[in-house]
Amino acid sequence: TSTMGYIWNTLYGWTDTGSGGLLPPSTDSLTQPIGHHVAHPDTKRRMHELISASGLIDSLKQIDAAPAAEADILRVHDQSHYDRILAESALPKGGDAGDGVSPFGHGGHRIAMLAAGGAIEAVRTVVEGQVSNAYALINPPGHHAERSTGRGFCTFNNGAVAAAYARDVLGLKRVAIVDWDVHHGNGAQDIFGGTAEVLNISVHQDRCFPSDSGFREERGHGEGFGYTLNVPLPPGGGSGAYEYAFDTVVLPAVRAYKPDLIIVASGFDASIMDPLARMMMRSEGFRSLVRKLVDLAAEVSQGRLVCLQEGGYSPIYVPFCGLAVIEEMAGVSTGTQDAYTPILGAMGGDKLLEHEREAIDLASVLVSDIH
Ligand SMILES: Cc1nn(C)c(C)c1/N=N/c1ccc(/C=C/C(=O)NO)cc1
Ligand SMILES: [Zn+2]
Repeated sequence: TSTMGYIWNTLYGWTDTGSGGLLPPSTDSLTQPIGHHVAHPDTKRRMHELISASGLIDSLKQIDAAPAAEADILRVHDQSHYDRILAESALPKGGDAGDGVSPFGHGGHRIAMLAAGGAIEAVRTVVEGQVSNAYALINPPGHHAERSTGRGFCTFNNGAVAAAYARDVLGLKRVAIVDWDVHHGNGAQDIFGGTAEVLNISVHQDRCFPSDSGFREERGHGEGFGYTLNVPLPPGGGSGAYEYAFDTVVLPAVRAYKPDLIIVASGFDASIMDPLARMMMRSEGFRSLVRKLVDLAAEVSQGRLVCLQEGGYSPIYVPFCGLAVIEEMAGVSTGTQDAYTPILGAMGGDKLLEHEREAIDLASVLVSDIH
């Protein structure tokens, strides 16, 4: 078995998220400026530092990200979206991804191209067999970015760019996107909703963000009907709910689809310490989810599994969630214990509750339309 690939670039830690906490500073609404925006890059830089300090990085094959080309972006985004990002990136104070609450600084276009390029590199090295699987710790994230606009801190849809590259350049026929970020993967749904060549599965806290999408009834359209699969979960779910959703919906759906590649939109904002959602996952819960996907990839996609970093806003806890996932993918144990487990484990979330089981059982019937 060959080595696992890992992508990080210093510039991923230099994104400029402005001086707001979530909303921009304003003396009208009295939203004070603050040092760290919820999406401040320090959270992901700290994850990289834990991968390094734990020694895990010595077991990984570091892959250099090259910036994506404009053509790579235009496979999934409109020219107008690309051109606007490029133009606003040249402004002294940068611009916004598209929803007015996703600021980026001067030169942000360059980092966003490097994030999309990192996703492409990870997919290319896995498909070419240079590495067994890969984790791309990229930033800014991508899974909320739609064909014609950025959203929710996402500029270009890194996962969609990588899936389209795998299909159009590497010649793969079927790509499955499994989005375990706590927020709805609306971007891939918007971009690939009309095709069966991408199976897009999102497990997320019901109506958290975007608050008006991610419902079970959203199933794709035309040839793509049935190949968008949404599993909204009630707030408060932990490993009990997530593992049941994976065992009874996600894994059967991917098994039925038999993809050539599995791409994971890997956000850690379902964690119990995250400020932007209300789920209760801990690092060992994420470890268990990726274990399931590593085993499933070995069964259906020749082991081809690529995780792309999405959300995750606890600078304290995201590093431990990321370490657990990458250890599990690499098949390496650094012996690093998640020091927060004793404290966080006492707060609950491990047991599947009846209302969670009911919500998930409503989604499992959707698998029958996947062939
Ligand atoms: C809309 C809107 N309107 N306003 C005023 C605000 C401040 C709005 N955005 N809130 C947000 C934006 C992004 C997220 C999560 C992103 C993520 O991690 N995805 O994976 C959550 C809430
Ligand atoms: Zn998220």
